[in-house]
Amino acid sequence: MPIQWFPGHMNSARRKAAETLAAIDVVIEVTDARLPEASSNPMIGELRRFRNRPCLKLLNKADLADPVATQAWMDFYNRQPGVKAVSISAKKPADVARITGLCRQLAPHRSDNIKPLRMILMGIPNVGKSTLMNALIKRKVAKVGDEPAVTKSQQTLDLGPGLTLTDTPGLMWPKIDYDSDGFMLAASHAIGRNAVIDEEVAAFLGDVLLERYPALLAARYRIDPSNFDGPGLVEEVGRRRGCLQKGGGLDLEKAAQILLLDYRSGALGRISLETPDSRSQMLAAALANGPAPVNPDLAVDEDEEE
Ligand SMILES: Nc1nc2c(ncn2[C@@H]2O[C@H](COP(=O)(O)OP(=O)(O)OP(=O)(O)O)[C@@H](O)[C@H]2O)c(=O)[nH]1
Repeated sequence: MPIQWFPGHMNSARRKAAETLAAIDVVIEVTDARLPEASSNPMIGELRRFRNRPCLKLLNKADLADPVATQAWMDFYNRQPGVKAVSISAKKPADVARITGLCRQLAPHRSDNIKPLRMILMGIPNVGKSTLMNALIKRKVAKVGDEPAVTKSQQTLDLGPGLTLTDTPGLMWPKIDYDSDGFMLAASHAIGRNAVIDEEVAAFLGDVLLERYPALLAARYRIDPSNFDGPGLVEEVGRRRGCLQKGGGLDLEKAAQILLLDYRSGALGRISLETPDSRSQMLAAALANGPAPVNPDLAVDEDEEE
């Protein structure tokens, strides 16, 4: 099932972001540490390279991610020119307190307190931008929610003498190139439930967990993971948790939601859905299979948006 996401406001957000970046010194890109590439909109990289702006790449929700994978991602990003990557939890004040200092290091010419340092916060929906924004300004200004695309409009705030921060709406790219990215985004809730089918997403998640984190599954559900594939795991979770329909059959939707919630909440443990190695293997396989077929029904007509 290819997962796609085409709300019109994403295209206007992209145009607005391109204009705004002309008057910005540092781009703060927020990603989800559990899936840093799948949750990184390539358009943000293109926009900031076009404007030649440095990037502080925040791997947020690090409290939920596998620390070994997170370290591998930071090593990967910190080799890229103009990028400084750090892992944070937007819910930890000590992590948030480092951010403006890191931005000052990335734009030393704006850090003399004469010209203000202008930062912009960008990222796809649900990665934690509002949580971070609230923590940075230490009072509640942005709505925080666990449904994607809660943030809808751009705002610029003073963070203190010589510091401004512009907040942008969640910027999702118009086409998700790889199915596995769509599944990872759905599993992590960057794509809302109305856009995806929980059972398929949970089966995908199940396959990843069986391959990389079988011990966590064994501990949580008291199962022998070697007996299952992804869909089989969803069924077993349903059996173990008593997910029954009225007629007595298994309620697979409920079972899928239990597995997804256990992953999203961290109840299963600290889990990363991709690593630099798994990403390069996925890209190599995709290249070997040729370009993904284009579905003309899903093309975005920029003139017809909104
Ligand atoms: N565990 C954990 N949860 C986080 C962290 N940061 C944010 N969250 C949660 O992630 C969910 C989404 O956070 P938001 O701050 O609303 O995300 P956003 O990027 O502003 O979302 P949009 O408004 O959709 O663009 C909320 O339930 C937050 O509480 C974090 O570092 N750790």
